[in-house]
Amino acid sequence: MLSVIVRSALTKYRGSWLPIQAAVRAMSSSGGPTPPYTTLAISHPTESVTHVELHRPEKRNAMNKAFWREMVECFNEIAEDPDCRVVVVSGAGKTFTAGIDLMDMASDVLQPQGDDVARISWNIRKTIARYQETFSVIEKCPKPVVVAVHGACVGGGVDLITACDIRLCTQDAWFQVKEVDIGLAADVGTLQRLPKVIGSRSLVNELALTARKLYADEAKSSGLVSRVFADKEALMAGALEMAGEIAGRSPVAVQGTKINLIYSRDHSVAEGLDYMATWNMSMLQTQDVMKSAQASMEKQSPKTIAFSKL
Ligand SMILES: CC/C=C\C=C\CC(=O)SCCNC(=O)CCNC(=O)[C@H](O)C(C)(C)COP(=O)(O)OP(=O)(O)OC[C@H]1O[C@@H](n2cnc3c(N)ncnc32)[C@H](O)[C@@H]1OP(=O)(O)O
Repeated sequence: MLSVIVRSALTKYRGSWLPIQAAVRAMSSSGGPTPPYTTLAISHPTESVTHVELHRPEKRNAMNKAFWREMVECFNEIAEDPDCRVVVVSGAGKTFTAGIDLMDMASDVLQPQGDDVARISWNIRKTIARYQETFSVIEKCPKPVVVAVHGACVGGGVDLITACDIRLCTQDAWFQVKEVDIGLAADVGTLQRLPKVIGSRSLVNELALTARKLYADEAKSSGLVSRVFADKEALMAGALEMAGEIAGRSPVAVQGTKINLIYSRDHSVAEGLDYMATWNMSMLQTQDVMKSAQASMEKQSPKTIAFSKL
């Protein structure tokens, strides 16, 4: 099975395998986190693609307080960056992420400040809302986000990936909605987004209520991920190839597609259609439509078109 996956990845990418390999090497963050970040390494492996790597490998990319803050800063910056059209998120080291940093969460979540129950509760609520924003920024970012998971993706990791637009993983990946095991109901996105990602409500309930591990093959068959790769190198090459496909298309079309897909997920068909009509009454006026249609008539890839920055 593995060799089939590797062969198909190599066959598919044969034309561009060498440049992609070089770009994958460029994605590796041997230099550590990128200042001012202390938990994230940011790179630009190919044109218009931003790579965000969770970078605390010695702690299995456990999400400490700095991480919860830095993701918001990072994605707010990416949202405004006209040179970025698509984002790839991955994890450094042995595994994608071990979820919340259990050593670091105590002060924020378990020892809340406040003079009485009302004030303590008020502060806890604010903290939870702040943590939720760490992954909601991914969804609010108009640039599509491809997440590449290898090894463990635990607790907060599932919250993170369900806010991404495309999920890919390695054959050795596993996913765990771990929160009930540590005595809490997941509160930063999994319970809200996972049911919209996986078709089976029963499977969602099972995973969230039992904290059992979901391995790559079942992640694929259930729809949590759309592709499984043999190993991390093939995964990163696949993620980069996909990011390149997206980045090569009109940013007006791509970002409008992301925003409308998310809007439609959360609204009725009638509301979604209405929003779409309002959206495209201005966006259809872009020069990108004419340029893309012309390239299509000439049997040219949209990747040959120089689109204006957005
Ligand atoms: C408001 C609330 C918001 C969010 C809430 C989110 C909830 C969650 O995320 S629940 C999930 C919590 N996470 C876990 O329970 C996972 C714990 N870790 C593991 O199970 C394993 O580490 C592993 C991920 C399966 C990886 O195993 P392995 O490769 O064997 O590494 P280890 O030797 O276990 O760990 C290496 C190193 O990392 C430290 N570490 C691992 N996980 C965490 C963590 N979650 N928090 C803090 N530190 C972690 C571990 O202690 C080791 O450190 P050393 O200094 O080397 O001892």
